[in-house]
Amino acid sequence: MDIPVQIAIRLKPPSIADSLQCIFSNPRTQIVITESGQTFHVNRALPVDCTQSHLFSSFMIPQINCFLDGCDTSVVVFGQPNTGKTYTLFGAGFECIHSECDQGIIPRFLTDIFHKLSQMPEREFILHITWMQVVNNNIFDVLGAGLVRCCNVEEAFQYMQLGWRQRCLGNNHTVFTVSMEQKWVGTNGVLNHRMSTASFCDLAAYPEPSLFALENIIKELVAGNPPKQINYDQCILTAMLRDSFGGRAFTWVIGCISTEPDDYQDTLKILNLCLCCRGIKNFVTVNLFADNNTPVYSDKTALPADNSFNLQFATTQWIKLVSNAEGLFNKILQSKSLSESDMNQVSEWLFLKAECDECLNGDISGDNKDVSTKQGLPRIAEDTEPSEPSESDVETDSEDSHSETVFQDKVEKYMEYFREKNDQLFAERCEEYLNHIDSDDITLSETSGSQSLPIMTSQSNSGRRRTIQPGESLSGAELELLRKVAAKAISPESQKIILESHKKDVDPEPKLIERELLKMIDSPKTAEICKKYKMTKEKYTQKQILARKLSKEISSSQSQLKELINLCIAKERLINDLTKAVSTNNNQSKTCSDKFESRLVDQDTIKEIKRHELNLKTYKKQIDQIKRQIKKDEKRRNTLDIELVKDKLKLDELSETSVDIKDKKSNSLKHFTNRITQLDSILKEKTSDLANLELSKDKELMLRKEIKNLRKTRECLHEQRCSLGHKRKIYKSLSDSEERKILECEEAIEAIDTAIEYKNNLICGKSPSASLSDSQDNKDSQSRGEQMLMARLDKLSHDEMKTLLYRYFEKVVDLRSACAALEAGAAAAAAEAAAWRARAAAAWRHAHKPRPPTHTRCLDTGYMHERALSLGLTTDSETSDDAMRLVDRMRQLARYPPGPVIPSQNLRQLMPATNVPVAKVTKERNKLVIIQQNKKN
Ligand SMILES: Nc1ncnc2c1ncn2[C@@H]1O[C@H](COP(=O)(O)OP(=O)(O)OP(=O)(O)O)[C@@H](O)[C@H]1O
Repeated sequence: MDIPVQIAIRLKPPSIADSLQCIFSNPRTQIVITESGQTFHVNRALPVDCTQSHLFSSFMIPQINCFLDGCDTSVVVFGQPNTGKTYTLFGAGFECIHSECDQGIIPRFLTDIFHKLSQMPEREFILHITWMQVVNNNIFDVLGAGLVRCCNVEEAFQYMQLGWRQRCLGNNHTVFTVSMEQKWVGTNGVLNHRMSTASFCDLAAYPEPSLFALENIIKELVAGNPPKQINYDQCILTAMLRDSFGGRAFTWVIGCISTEPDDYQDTLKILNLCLCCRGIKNFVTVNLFADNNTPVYSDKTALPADNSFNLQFATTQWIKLVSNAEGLFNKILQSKSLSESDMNQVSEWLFLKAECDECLNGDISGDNKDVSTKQGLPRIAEDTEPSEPSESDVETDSEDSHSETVFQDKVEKYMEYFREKNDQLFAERCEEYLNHIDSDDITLSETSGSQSLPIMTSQSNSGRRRTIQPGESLSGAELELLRKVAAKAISPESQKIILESHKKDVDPEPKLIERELLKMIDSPKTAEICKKYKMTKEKYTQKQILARKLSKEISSSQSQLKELINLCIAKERLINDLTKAVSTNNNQSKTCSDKFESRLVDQDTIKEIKRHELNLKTYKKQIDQIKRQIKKDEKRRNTLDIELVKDKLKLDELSETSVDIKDKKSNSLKHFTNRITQLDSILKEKTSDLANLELSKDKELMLRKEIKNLRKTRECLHEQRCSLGHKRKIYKSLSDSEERKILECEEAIEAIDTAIEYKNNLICGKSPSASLSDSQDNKDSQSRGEQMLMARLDKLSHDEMKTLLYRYFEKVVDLRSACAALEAGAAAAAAEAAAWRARAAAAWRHAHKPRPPTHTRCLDTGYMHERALSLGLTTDSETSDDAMRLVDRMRQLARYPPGPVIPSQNLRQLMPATNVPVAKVTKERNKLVIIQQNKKN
């Protein structure tokens, strides 16, 4: 039978708790996941905290059963250094300081084998162990004695302890073998003689030639090269592992891997190598000796005398069961409710049964005759109706009835024993089957379950043993188990999902979850439980009916009994009366005729009495029988009652289990639905976030581009402004249009700065309105008119806004140029005022100079001339026009009497102003604000 090599992955627990892990396992989905999200589907993805006992029970039980059935098994451990390869196979050590919990696969395997063998006393066995190490392609016998025989587990442990001390440490390969020869006679009287080998290999961690050779062989096998064409003899290791890869062993490969991020690359290599092994199929066979299957006893008379009765009885019951099954199978075949393969199997069963019948018919009839003559085995009747005993029965002696009772009791005892055994066996089989479904999640391939396995014989190389395909001498359960293992570990659909997801590089988990859900909904376990429940329920109802029938029968028997007892009492009374009457008659008859008469009467009475006594005896016998029947019925009723209680409990349990499963299913469905909804909402959120992010990124890019453009424009404007400023500096003045251009540039630069600030705020996520006038504070301080204006502006279209802005811009520039002209005018006025103030001061000084006497004042031209000269002197800096105007003015003053004296307050007005008004011109939105700064309060 082709069985693929099975893969288990064990993660070495991180040396520091909670440290980073580069690889994880999911024991539920049997998936190993790397940190990069790569998934590997294996047969057993063991958890990081997997104990030795969990590891053993998770896949070694089928191996042990196979080994006991006579198949070869193998466990090969790959792994990086220090990842627990030796720990997995052997444990922490064999000294007493080491706990039993740490025991590895080999000690556990040996313990289990010896334990199982102790429960099969009919089996004779010889068990040997060997412990070899391959060091640099040289073989080293650790125990130093080749094959070492172990009769019990203690001996085996002593050798293991010895080997543990003597083994070589370092980078080498270790191969530990357990070989066992078994012999036992089956219940069919046929000899079973088998040989099996279990090998356990701890491979070297560091790559070396033997390991490379093994890798190459694995690759060749995976590529489809037949094992016959592969050179296993290239090195000792490959020769030793011939049966493990491409051979006849049922092999498990265990990958011990490190979870440390530093070992990630090595971990991936080991994982890939292990997965590679998954493609190898081994041809697992049962190893039989030549004398296997030979009948040890066939003559039934040769059997011990004590068993003959039991066997006869069991055979009859067995025949009944088989014919019952035959009827059922025929019904099933007619209903066509099974799949084609199952139908074939049923047909095959019926065919084999017919063949058996043909062979047995003659013998059985002969045997039965013999039996009936030799043993006088009575027909086994399950229910005996109480019958009116005939006169002849009454005649039969009481010993007969006694022996009959003893016989019936014996039959009952055997019946009960048989029923118990049968129920027990049935329950065990059911449990075994359910456990298989439960514990072993290996999926059955569609065809494997139904194939009838052909018997194939082949001579092994050594000629020591011949091998046959399992099926000839294996039980149904065993065959089922092997078929399960032979089937692919991953169902084709799962493989497809994983392959597709690998191709697309997507996470297969959602799909797998979906599949798991569907699988869970159609779980065979639930169907099995329902079937079991139905069957038990049917049985329960039948038993209830039977119990009711029995109760009725008991009560009718009891009333019959009462009647009979009454009859007996009446008869006894009658007999007494009659006896009394006879004796009184005898006493009272005195005459001869009286005596004759009374004798005649007596004779009649005595006859009557005898008849009544006979009747009484019959009644008593009947009473006995009825009592027995009642006792029997009561016993049966009690058994039925107990069975009913048991069945009720079973039914409750089953309904609870199904409710449990239903609950679990609905819970997991709920859980999955919630998870899916949650994931969906997260996905939506993420998508919208992403979209927003992309949008905002686009927006940001656009804004940045705009800012860049604005900056460029600003630079141009600035250059223009600078060149015009330069020109003004050189030529002292500019044309009006140039002056206007400067203002335009300045205004545009200012507007651009505001725009840049606005866009920057947008990029930084600040509210751009903060820089705008429509902020809340501004709104509060706005007058109603302004608010109305803003509302109106809000309603403007883009073009209208543009036009408005341009106009505003023009206006601002106009205002600024007007403002500049005003400022220039004001400056000129201020200069003129200063000049006039200086002149006035000079005039005032002159007026306060001491004057000459009055007579000389009138026509003293010399004096006038001198004044004029002095005045003229003071006006050196004046223009000639001004001087002439002043001279004229002096002449007028000299010709006419002196004018009124200028009041000092008026003169003070002419004094230079100490508080010259200083104005500040600012621009506020579309207004020019002129504020006098030194205004008196
Ligand atoms: N799963 C585990 N649980 C507890 N301890 C472990 C586990 N795996 C390994 N160890 C411990 O780690 C140490 C190294 O393990 P072991 O010697 O089995 O590794 P190895 O792979 O065989 O090393 P090498 O490649 O050197 O032969 C041992 O002390 C062992 O007890």
